[in-house]
Amino acid sequence: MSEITSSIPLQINPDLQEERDKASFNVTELTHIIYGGIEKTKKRKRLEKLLFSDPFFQEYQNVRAFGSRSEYYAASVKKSTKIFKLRRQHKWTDEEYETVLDICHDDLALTLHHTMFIPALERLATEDQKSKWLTLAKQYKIIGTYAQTELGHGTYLQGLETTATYDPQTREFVMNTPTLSAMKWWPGSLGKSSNHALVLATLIISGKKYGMHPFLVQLRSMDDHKVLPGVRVGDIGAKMGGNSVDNGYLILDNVRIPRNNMLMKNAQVSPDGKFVTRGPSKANYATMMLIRVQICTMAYQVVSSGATIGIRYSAVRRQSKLDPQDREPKILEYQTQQYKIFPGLAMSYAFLFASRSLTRKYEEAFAEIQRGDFKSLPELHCLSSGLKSFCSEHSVRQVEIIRQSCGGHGYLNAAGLGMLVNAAAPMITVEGENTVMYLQLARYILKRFAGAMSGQQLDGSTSYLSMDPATYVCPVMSETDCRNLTALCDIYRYRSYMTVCRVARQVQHDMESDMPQHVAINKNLVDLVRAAKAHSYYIVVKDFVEGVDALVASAPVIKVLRTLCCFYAAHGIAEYSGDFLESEAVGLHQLKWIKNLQVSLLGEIRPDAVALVDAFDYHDITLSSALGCYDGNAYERLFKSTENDPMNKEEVHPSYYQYLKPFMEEMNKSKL
Ligand SMILES: CCCCCCCCCCCCCCCCCCCCCC(=O)SCCNC(=O)CCNC(=O)[C@H](O)C(C)(C)COP(=O)(O)OP(=O)(O)OC[C@H]1O[C@@H](n2cnc3c(N)ncnc32)[C@H](O)[C@@H]1OP(=O)(O)O
Ligand SMILES: Cc1cc2nc3c(=O)[nH]c(=O)nc-3n(C[C@H](O)[C@H](O)[C@H](O)COP(=O)(O)OP(=O)(O)OC[C@H]3O[C@@H](n4cnc5c(N)ncnc54)[C@H](O)[C@@H]3O)c2cc1C
Repeated sequence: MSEITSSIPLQINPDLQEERDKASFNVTELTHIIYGGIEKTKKRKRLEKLLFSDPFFQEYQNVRAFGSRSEYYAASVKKSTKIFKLRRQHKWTDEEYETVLDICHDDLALTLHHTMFIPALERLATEDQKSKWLTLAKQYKIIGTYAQTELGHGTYLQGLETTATYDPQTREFVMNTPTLSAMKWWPGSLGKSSNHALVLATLIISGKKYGMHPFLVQLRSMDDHKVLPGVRVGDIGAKMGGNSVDNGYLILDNVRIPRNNMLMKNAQVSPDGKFVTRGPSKANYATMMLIRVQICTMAYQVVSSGATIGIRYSAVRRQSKLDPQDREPKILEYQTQQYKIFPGLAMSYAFLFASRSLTRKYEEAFAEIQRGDFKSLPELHCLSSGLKSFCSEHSVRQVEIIRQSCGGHGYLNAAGLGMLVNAAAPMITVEGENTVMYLQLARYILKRFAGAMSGQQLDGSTSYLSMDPATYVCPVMSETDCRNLTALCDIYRYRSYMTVCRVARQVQHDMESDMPQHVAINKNLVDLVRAAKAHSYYIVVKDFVEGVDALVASAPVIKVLRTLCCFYAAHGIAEYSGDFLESEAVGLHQLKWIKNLQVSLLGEIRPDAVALVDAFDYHDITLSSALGCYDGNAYERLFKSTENDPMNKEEVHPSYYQYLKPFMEEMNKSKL
C-alpha cells in the first residue's frame, strides 16, 4: 500500500504505446490533413506552447472543476483578458485568434464579444459606423454582446417586443422594454461583463412598425462599469453547463441613443425619419448564419474530443475475461465497446469534412453577398440550418454514449466527458432551436421539390430532387458492393428523395382536401423534420465521400479514411433501417449485408483506433480529462485529481463538528 502515490509516471502506458506501434498509417500526416497543412499544424503548436507555458492555464482547470460559480466566472474573465492581451501583443490574425480559441476549447466569459458582437458589427454596420465602433471593439475599448432573445421569444423573431422608437426632434431612438416578456434574456456576457450591447429591437417611426433592426446601446459606464440610468441588467442564474459565461437579462426604460447607433448597412432611418431598406429582408439575420456554420465545426471538435477520451481510456482499461486462459483484455477488445465508440470516431471525420465543405460554401457566398449579389442566400440559409441541427444533435448524443461507455469513471468530472456533454448541449438550442431550423430546411426542400416537379432544373444541394425515381435500382448487388462509397451515397440520396417526395405529396394532398395551408403543414411537421434530417444525412455522407475522394495523401491514410467513411455510412443505414426499408432505398438482403459489413468494419478499425484519435492532436490541457490523457496513465491522473478537491483539504471536515459528532453522541447516549 505504501507504494501507492499520486505521482504521474514519466513513461507512456505500455497498453497505449502498443496501440501506437501497430498503427497502419502515419499519424502526423493525418494531423496535417486535419489542420490544413504542415504550416498550420506548426503554427497551432507554437500557439499551444505559448499559451500553456503560463501556469494559469493549468490552474484554470482546477477552478473550473472545483471553484464556485463566481470564482469560475472570475477565472474565465481573467482567461479571456489574458488572451485578448496576448492577441494584441503578438498581433495575431483572426485565423490565429480562432486557433487559440479552439485550443482553449472552452466557453469563455467574453467569447461572445469575438464570436458575435464583432461579426455583427462587420455585417450590419455601414463603413462609417465600422470605422468607429468596429475599431473600438477590435481594440477592446468597448466589450459587447448580441442581445436578441427575449424572455417571451427566442425562435420567433417577428414576435420580439423590445422597441426602438425614433424621435425626429432629438434625432434619437428611445429604447424600451414594454413588458416582462420583452426583457432580453439569455445573451452571453450580458449579465456582468459587457459595457455595450447590440440590441435587436422593433423599429417604430411615427407609430408604424418596420421590423427587427440592430441598435448599439451602452449599458455600463466606461469609468467604473456602473449600470447607466434606465438600464437594468444582471445574470440569469446557474445553467447545466457553460457556467463561466454570464448569460444575462436586460431591461431598458426610455434609454435614448443617437440616430447613428442604429446599424444601418441594410436599412436606414434619415434624420427626418424616413425609412429606406437595401437588400433582402433577412439581411439582418446574417450573423446568425455565420454562427450556425461555426456550430458544425464546434460539433466536430466536441465529438472528436469525446472519441479521443473514450478510445484512449478503453485502450488502457482492462476488465473481465474474454479468453479464460489469458489476462483481462482491454475493454476496447469487446465488440460492444467498439460499437459504442467507433460511431463517434467515424462521425468526427464525417463532421470534419462536412463542416469544411460548409465553411467553404459560406465563404464563397459571403464574398458574393459583400458584392451585393444575394442569389446564394436561400441555399446557404437552408444548408446551414440543416447541418447545424444535424451536427449538434448527433455529436451531443454520441458523446453521451461515449461517456456511458467509460463506466463509473465516465461520470466523474475529472473524466471531462460530463462537462463536455453539458457544455455542448446548448448547440442544439442556440442560433435557432434544431426542430425549428430543420423546418426552415424542409420548407426550402418542399419548394425546390415543387420546382423540380414543374420541370425546373435544380442546382446546389437539392439538385438530386430532379431525379427520376423510376430509374433507381439499389446499387448494392452483393456483399462486396457494400464497400462501394458511391453506392452507399446513392442509397442515402434515394432515401432522402423518397422521404421528401412522400411528405410533399401528403402536404399537397391535405391542401387539396381543403385544409388551410398552416393546418396541412402542422399535420405533417414530424415528417417534414424527418425529410430535413434525411437530406442532411445525405449531405454529410456525400461531403465525407467527396472529401476522401479528393484527398491527396498516402495510400494508408486514404485506406483508413475510406474504411471509416464506409463504416459511417453503413452504421447510419443500420441505425435508421426502418426509414431505408420504407423508402425502398435498400431491400432486406442489402440491409443484412450492410449490417454484417458494419460489424466486420469494427474489427478493421480497431487496430488504428488510437492512432485515429491521436491525429486530432489535442493537448492534454485542451482535453482536460484524466481518462483521455496522451500518456494513458488514467488511474494515476484520476488519483492525482483528488489532490485539488477542496473536500480533501482537512482530514476531518467541519461538518463533522457541526452535525455528525453531535448526532453520533446523541445516538450513543440513546437507549432506543
Ligand atoms: C473535455 C473538455 C473539452 C471541452 C470542449 C468544449 C468544446 C466546445 C463546446 C462548445 C459548445 C458551446 C456551445 C455553446 C453556445 C455558444 C454560444 C453561441 C451563442 C448563441 C447566440 C444566440 O443564440 S443568438 C440568437 C439566435 N437566435 C436565433 O437563431 C433565432 C432563430 N430564429 C430565426 O432565425 C427566425 O425566426 C426563423 C426561424 C429563421 C424564421 O424567420 P422569419 O419568421 O423571419 O422568417 P420565415 O420563417 O417566415 O421565412 C421567411 C423567408 O425568410 C427566409 N429566411 C429566414 N431566415 C433567413 C436567413 N437567415 N437568411 C436567409 N433567408 C432566411 C426563409 O427561408 C423564408 O424564405 P421563403 O419565403 O423564400 O420561403
Ligand atoms: C447557452 C445559451 C446561450 C445563448 N446565447 C444567446 C445570445 O448570446 N444572444 C441571444 O440573443 N440569445 C442567446 N440564446 C438564446 C437562444 O438563441 C434561444 O434560446 C434559441 O434561439 C431558442 O429559442 P427559444 O428559447 O425561444 O426556444 P422555443 O422557441 O421556446 O423552443 C421551445 C420548443 O418549442 C418548439 N417550437 C418553437 N417554435 C416552433 C415552430 N415554429 N415550429 C415547431 N416547433 C416550435 C421548439 O422546437 C422547442 O421544442 C442563448 C441560449 C442558450 C441556451
